Amino acid sequence: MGAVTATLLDGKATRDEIFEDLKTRVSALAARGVVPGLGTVLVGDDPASAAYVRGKHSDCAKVGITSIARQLPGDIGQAELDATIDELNTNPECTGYIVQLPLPKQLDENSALERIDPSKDADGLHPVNLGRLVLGTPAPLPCTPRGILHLLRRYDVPIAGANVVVVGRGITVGRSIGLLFTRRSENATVTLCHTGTRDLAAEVRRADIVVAAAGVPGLITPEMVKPGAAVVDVGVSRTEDGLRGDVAPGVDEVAGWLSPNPGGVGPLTRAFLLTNVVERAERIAADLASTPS
Ligand SMILES: Nc1nc2c(c(=O)[nH]1)N[C@@H](CN(C=O)c1ccc(C(=O)N[C@@H](CCC(=O)O)C(=O)O)cc1)CN2
Repeated sequence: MGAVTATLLDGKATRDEIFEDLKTRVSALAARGVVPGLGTVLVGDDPASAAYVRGKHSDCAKVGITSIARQLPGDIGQAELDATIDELNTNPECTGYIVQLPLPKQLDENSALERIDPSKDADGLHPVNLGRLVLGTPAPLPCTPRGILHLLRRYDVPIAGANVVVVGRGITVGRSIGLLFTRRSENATVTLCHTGTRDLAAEVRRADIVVAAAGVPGLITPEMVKPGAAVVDVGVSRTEDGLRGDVAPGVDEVAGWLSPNPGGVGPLTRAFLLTNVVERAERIAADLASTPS
């Protein structure tokens, strides 16, 4: 084994910094009579999804956000899911909410995401909000991409002018992160790779920043990484050996920075979910203050 060269990007420490800031902002909101509330819709009993949702509510308790949990059986039809979404759309205690993904196969994920009131879309995955991201107008940003950018900035990874290679075209990361990296404020150049990419190794090798979000254990090997590059491991798979990321062992001996998995981007996904909820509550408080009584 060679020596580790990479600086590890510590997602938990960075999350704790964000939580400290959120606690202060939630207290300031309370003084103005506004209490942020996060809703979650969990369908079925997938243990991983249930654990992620529990984690979101335990984060809420840490920063003073109200939790509104909706749990539905795994065999429901679209109409029952729609009814729960409609209820949260009109629930005044719910400032923002998410539908936990993936949904059971009989349900239409895109239709569920579209039904969410865009102003309550805490995941930033509603088509209106993704469209606003394309237009460059303010919108809640998707949580994992926002977390990745925050983590890279926090550790001074150069982004402007960087060649970024994203591996994976899923809705929560791959498809939206290019929109963030190519904003004028970031100015990176992005290549989005997927299962149809002809020579993945060649694409990854020329990247200054690699975002691995394919959900294929050990996909990114040390030989594929340019020495000194930043590698962000987002994908997660449950294997017989436990949780495995998309990045193979040994990459930390080639990379300049490594966001590990676990302990990298995951905690920030949760932190930016709460940030989106608090930001919505701050907009509500500002609207109340500017409305004549
Ligand atoms: N509606 C959504 N569904 C899903 C999202 C999402 O952002 N919105 N992302 C993932 C799951 N997810 C949040 O929902 C999530 C996954 C992982 C983590 C995390 O903190 N992981 C830890 C490790 C946890 C473990 O040991 O199991 C880490 O990386 O350190 C947070 C959130 C799919 N669905």
